[in-house]
Amino acid sequence: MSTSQPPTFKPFRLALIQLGQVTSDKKSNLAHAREMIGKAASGEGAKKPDLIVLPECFNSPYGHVHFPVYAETIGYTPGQAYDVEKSESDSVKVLSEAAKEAGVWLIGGSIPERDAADSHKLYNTCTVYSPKGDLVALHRKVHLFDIDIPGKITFKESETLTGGTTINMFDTPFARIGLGICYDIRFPELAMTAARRGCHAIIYPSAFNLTTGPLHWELLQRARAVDNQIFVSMCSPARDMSAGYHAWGHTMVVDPMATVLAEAGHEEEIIYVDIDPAVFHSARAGIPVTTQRRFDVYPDVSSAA
Ligand SMILES: NC(=O)CCC(=O)C(=O)O
Repeated sequence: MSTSQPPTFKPFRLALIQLGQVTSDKKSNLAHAREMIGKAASGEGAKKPDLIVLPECFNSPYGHVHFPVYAETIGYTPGQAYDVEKSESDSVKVLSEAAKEAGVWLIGGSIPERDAADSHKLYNTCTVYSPKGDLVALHRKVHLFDIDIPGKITFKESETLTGGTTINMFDTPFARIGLGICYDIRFPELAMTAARRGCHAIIYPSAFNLTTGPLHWELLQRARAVDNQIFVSMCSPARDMSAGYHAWGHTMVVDPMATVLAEAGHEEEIIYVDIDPAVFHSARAGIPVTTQRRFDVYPDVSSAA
């Protein structure tokens, strides 16, 4: 499938909110997220960011039993205008207002979503807003987090969630940004396809845990970055040992040479990173794997982007 020409990649400033205080009270989760978006937008005394990111499942506790309780109907159809004021989703309204107030692009983490056409179907969904507050993109987690590591962690999103079926990205005046959610990063095909469709960066609202975080969090981001010669970032919630799920934290940004540009600890924190397109271009010029692929040798992989 071909896509339109991406925008020219220009320098931009990214702010990632490693959000804390995710409680059972959705209203207070939303209020806290909004307050932190305002704080991130101020640049905390430095340059204002262009794009702000929240973590996975920021308006609800993370766990399959919680998804049906917290799910909201969004009713977004790609390519069609969406009237935020008429939205049934409180979270969409709050995120839209926060993006508009702050005058920034906003990747609104993820929330449990109820399908507008089939109320039995729930998704783990990321929404994206322009600085005018328009809802411009939506990604439903494609690969559900179903794992079982005996004695360590068992988690089954598919108990209540359905996987998304599309690869999603959005254009800004400074870059084309691809979207994934957490476990999606384990699937190189999704990142590869997004990169081949012109994404300069892929951003994953995420929530790894204390078992897989130390093993694979950094490795996967560096792998996807170097495979595809793009910027990669995962934004985690802060760790809360009183919650049912213990998030790894360590919100991170990696450049196309697989260099870690920034990493948070595990407390609530905002990290800022200046994204430099020169690194993207020099990685691709110096090690031109993006133009050296041998689709004749691996015909199982389509040569079409
Ligand atoms: N929320 C998630 O998808 C967690 C993914 C995860 O921890 C992993 O190891 O993968």
